[in-house]
Amino acid sequence: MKPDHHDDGTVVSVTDVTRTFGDILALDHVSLDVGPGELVGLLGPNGAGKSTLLSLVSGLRRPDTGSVRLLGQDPTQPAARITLGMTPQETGLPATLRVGEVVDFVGGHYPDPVPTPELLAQFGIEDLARRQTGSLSGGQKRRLAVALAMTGRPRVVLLDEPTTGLDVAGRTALWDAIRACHRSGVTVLLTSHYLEEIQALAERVVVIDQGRVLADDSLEAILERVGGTRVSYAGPDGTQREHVVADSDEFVRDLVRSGTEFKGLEIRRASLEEAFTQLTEGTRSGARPGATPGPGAQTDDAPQDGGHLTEGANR
Ligand SMILES: Nc1ncnc2c1ncn2[C@@H]1O[C@H](COP(=O)(O)OP(=O)(O)OP(=O)(O)O)[C@@H](O)[C@H]1O
Repeated sequence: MKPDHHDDGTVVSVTDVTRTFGDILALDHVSLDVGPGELVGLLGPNGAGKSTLLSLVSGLRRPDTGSVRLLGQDPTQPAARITLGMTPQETGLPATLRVGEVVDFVGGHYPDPVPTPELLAQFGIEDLARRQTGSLSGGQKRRLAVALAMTGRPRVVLLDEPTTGLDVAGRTALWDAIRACHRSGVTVLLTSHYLEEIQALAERVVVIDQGRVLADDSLEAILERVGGTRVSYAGPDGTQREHVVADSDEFVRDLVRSGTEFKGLEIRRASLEEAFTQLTEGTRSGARPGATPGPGAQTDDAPQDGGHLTEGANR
């Protein structure tokens, strides 16, 4: 499939959009342009405004102020929405219909749907074709829901937390399917609470918090904002030390020259979790961008958990 080329080449265009729900300001002057074939990850804590943004792009809701265009058109219009595939956070599947029947039914709404066996194979659920959707596991339902977004050969796909609830194998399989879709030229906008997912898939990361865009940049640039490389080792007394340094080569040379005993030297760059925490909470002590402490100095340990966003970590 060829990438889309519209008036100005923009596939999704959100300009100065504000959206409220009663007293809640869900989106606060948000602007975001997504070009053809981009894979953009929307990252933000619970209630940040990610789903609201996707609902505006998909034409399910309208902004209070500002404008939203999908391939140059009003997304509330059917002509624009035929180009779109979407997997919302929660999908209701008719429990008594078989998997194959649901795919056939959804495909029936599009002029050139992907043949059902082909689509199911793409998502590794071909064995489930004759199962009633009510009998599927949560992970199987999730895979089917994402597959359904691809039925109509969309040019733009919106995925709201596509792999939540999936086991590792299910998640990896879905990542492969999303990558394949992206390689074929489809523009993908996805939200996730899994930082590793954004880091694995997205080329561009948009960080949203409290309805505002805090950062919008390439994954590399976002990681560079945190700056520095993490060098860790066990010191002479066996305690683990971690340093955030601008130049790890120079740091290691100094460490060797200083005669300090060390074991298990590890060098790694900043993680997206560190970048995210810094963006949403401000610079933490011990994680100063570009800081170059000497080998004797010790900084705070970096977060060690699996990179899953929790509300507590960000608020
Ligand atoms: N239909 C609605 N009625 C009232 N408030 C809403 C509605 N939809 C969203 N909100 C509020 O708008 C804000 C943004 O919600 P949104 O669902 O867009 O966040 P999110 O970033 O997708 O969060 P999560 O990661 O938890 O899915 C929240 O404060 C939410 O409670």
